[in-house]
Amino acid sequence: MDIDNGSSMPELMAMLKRRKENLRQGEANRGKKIEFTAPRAVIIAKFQFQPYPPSTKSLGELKKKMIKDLHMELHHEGAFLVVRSIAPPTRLTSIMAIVEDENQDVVLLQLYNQEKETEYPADEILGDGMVVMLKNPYLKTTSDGTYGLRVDHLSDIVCLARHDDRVPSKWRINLRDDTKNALYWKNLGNRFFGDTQYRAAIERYTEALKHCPTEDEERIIKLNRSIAFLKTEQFKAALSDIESAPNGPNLVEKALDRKAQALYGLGKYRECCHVLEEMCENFTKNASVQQRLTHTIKRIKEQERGLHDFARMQREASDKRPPHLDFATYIGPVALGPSGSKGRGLFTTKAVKAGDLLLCEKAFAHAFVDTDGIHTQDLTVLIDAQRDLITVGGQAELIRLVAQKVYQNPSMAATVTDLHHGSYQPVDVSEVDGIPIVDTFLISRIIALNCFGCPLTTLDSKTGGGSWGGSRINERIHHSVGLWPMASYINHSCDSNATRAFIGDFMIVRATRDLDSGTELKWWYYDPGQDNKKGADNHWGFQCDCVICTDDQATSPQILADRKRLKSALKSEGSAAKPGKIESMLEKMKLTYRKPPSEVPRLDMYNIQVSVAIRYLETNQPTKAVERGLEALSSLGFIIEGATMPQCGTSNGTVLIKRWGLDCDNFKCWQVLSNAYYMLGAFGLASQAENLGRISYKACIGEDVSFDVFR
Ligand SMILES: C[S@@+](CC[C@H](N)C(=O)[O-])C[C@H]1O[C@@H](n2cnc3c(N)ncnc32)[C@H](O)[C@@H]1O
Repeated sequence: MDIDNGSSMPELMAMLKRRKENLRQGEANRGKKIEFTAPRAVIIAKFQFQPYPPSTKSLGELKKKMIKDLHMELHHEGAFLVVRSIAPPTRLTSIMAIVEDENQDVVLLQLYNQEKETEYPADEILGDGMVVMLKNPYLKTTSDGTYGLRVDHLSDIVCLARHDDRVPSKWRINLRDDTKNALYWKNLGNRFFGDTQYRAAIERYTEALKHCPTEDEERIIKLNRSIAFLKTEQFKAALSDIESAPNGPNLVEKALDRKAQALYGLGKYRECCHVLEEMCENFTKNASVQQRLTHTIKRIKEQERGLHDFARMQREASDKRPPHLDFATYIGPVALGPSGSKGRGLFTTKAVKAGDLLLCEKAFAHAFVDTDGIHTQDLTVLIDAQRDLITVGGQAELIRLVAQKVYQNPSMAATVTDLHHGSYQPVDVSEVDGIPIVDTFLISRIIALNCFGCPLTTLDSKTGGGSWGGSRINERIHHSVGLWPMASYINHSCDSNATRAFIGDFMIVRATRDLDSGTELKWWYYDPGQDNKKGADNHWGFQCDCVICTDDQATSPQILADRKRLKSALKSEGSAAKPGKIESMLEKMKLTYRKPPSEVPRLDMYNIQVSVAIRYLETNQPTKAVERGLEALSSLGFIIEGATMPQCGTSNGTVLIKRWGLDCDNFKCWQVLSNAYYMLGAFGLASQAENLGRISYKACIGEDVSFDVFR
């Protein structure tokens, strides 16, 4: 939703075409035996490939193969390879190294979706001399006519310590006697930890635990490993180490401290508070604990009551890069439920008012692309030749982030894998040999169907330049992307009743109408004005059946074409056109609708009517500005009473919204109305219009603390 699909760049469309052709050619190689013509040198390769499932078999069930046994373009299911890296690895979009098997046959190996160099250096994963086992090895033709091994699924590669029994004897090193103890490995782990190589440290601590530590050693190793887990955000693993470490009086405070950190990371703020309180009671010297307690109590208020300090969130999002914020997720009065042919949907669990907060959700993963100062051609392009899809921006990075998070935190896997994945058939095994199975292609499909493009903040994207008129280039297309699992259960309808806004990696969902309990939430996946998205061939494969789309279908193509023609004529008239001319064109456009806007909203008319209202306001014609402003809102389906100006005198009655209409940044229209009423001396109406504008602003921007600044 709201991602850049590259359709405005002809060079990307041409690239998609070329990729599809390459894919077809690659298929022609399927099953061919390879000829060993490749040199023992680094081969930089580009690949085309089809999705394939991860291995779900235990290593014990797999049969060993050698490189020469492999066939091109086949996934050798039920087989494994053991290879050794024979040159320093290189990192581009994948980690690449030249590997050999025991026959000294040599091939390029590419590992995708691995951690970033800063998190886990390529040298620690596939450094010269390191040995790895590849499950279901896959030999792929490359675009330069050579071949290479490719691993997409994190669970299809097993890195072996050099002394591991599974390493072929000719490569295996025997441990020296002085390295066969827990202390040696613990110290090695500490060294890596000191160098901020946390993953490498975790592996050494894990090795230490295999070397029969004493109870004291075990406690220290587990507590050390728990901090490394905290650093790599594996909070569940950290908690498990702390809770399973043998008790020891000297380490109680440290253990409690780490336990509190792990619980905080897991979002278990109440439990975290209890631990911090225990620390306050027993270790009063620790001054920072009281501060942490205050901090955690704020999280509880956010998590349980949605009481976020939005001003602070806005400040932090504008200062922090990436804008990943430390606030709690609030799941408001909503619950998952069945939504007929649409699958599952999200429903209100109590009556809510327009503007009410429904969700304030932190992204499961968020790939931030700082577009300030970069050109579109510098952005990552993800091409899916299988499904004719191009995306520009952070989607490739998001796949890597989600795959890594799920791999390192298996307890979180279901949050992602339960999301809608269309017709993709995932494997039904979640773990083998104690290792979580991570299907990268399932994740990629889930992301394609559920991710959201997002601005740094909606405030910035809609009010960029400091005024409401100053929207950025295209405020619905974004290069940063994220996965917000709860929000992604909301289905599409052009006749929406909820809206999303962003502050950093938080999505804020609010009602845009008064809703009864049990109402299904609906919002826009795409701008209903985009004709190319409306049919069943949109990216999600559904045809919207809302009142607007149903009415369009029942309207003759000739009338729809007239409406479209008038719309583009009005657009090309621009802001300099005389309001009278615009008004008469709008009158003609009205005739293209069969039903009143209260039944079928007229999205195509709204923006033009607002701009006419603005023109009247700017030319000191407030009465006309009120008329056009109210007409604009009525085009969105609003039914409003008490807002029209009487023929003479002023009105200060009560404005009653009998029915809320669609949300289209309506706060701009309410602002025009408020100013116009003010000019007419209808101060009561002016202040009511301003209050209604505040509600609309809150729904649109996510908060109203910034309302007074931009008003
Ligand atoms: C992001 S998911 C929404 C949650 C999904 N309904 C589920 O069951 O998990 C998007 C998918 O929901 C379904 N969907 C959403 N809006 C729809 C609509 N208006 N009509 C039909 N299907 C819809 C489509 O299958 C779409 O690919």
